[in-house]
Amino acid sequence: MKLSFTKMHGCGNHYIYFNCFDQAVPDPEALSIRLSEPHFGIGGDGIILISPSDRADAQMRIFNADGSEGRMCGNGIRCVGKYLYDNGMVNGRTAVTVDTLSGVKRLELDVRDGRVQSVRVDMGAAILLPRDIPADFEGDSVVGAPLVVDERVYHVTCVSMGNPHCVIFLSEDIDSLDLARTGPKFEHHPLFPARINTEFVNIQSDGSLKMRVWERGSGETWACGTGACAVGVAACLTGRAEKGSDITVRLRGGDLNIQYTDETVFMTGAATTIFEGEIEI
Ligand SMILES: N[C@H](CCC[C@H](N)C(=O)O)C(=O)O
Repeated sequence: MKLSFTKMHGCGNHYIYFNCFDQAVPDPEALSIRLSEPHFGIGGDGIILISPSDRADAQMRIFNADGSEGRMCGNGIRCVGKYLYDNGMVNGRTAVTVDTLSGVKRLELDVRDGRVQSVRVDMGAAILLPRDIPADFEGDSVVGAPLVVDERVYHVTCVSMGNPHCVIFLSEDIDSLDLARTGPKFEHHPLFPARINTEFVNIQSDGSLKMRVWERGSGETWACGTGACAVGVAACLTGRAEKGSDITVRLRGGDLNIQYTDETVFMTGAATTIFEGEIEI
């Protein structure tokens, strides 16, 4: 069978998008493994299905490159908002809603000259209770807690944005880290029963937060939207940023703006269509 797809990215976090309003995608887990592979497939950090929803403009499901399903995707949801607008699926509205496994999210599309320039997403409240992350730590939150990986003590702050994150602030240059070695040891650490997305952060001299990420199910990606939210929240919780302020998170593929308030977390950033195509599966 032939499927049409759209390749899109948010800050270099690239996925293969399928419009399931007019086509059915069989076995998305296996398809994500096959198509994410760049040599024999299309290449990407996973696939994203855009389907009808009875409680939002569309439903988004995200599958990582290893076939596992994520419960939320910040870079992906911005691209879904852009896709819906560009394909006339929201009648030109710039306020749209997308249903996810972590609830319905509200998006504001910044449209100039008929093109979506950036998207602001209300990502919902940060989840800090360890059992809800999940992370097997004592207490009501995990802020600067010691965690031993490879006989080294890291101080971690854990946040869920619907999906689990472990944030680590380092003084050493994160560009020197061997993430291919260290990332999987965090991802599969026994204290994270659902695995974990891990963000390694340097505070820049201008106060921005430079990060690299090892994603659960996809390895190192060039950006992680939910991860950038978790980094902004962790920076506030550890006194490295001020709640309510505009926080710039600098990722390998671009910048995201994060605002952590008492009620919710806002994420603003670009969304880009790379190409469209068809594939025989
Ligand atoms: N790997 C993540 C899903 C993708 C999240 C990320 N790409 C984003 O932009 O938020 C997980 O399994 O929780």
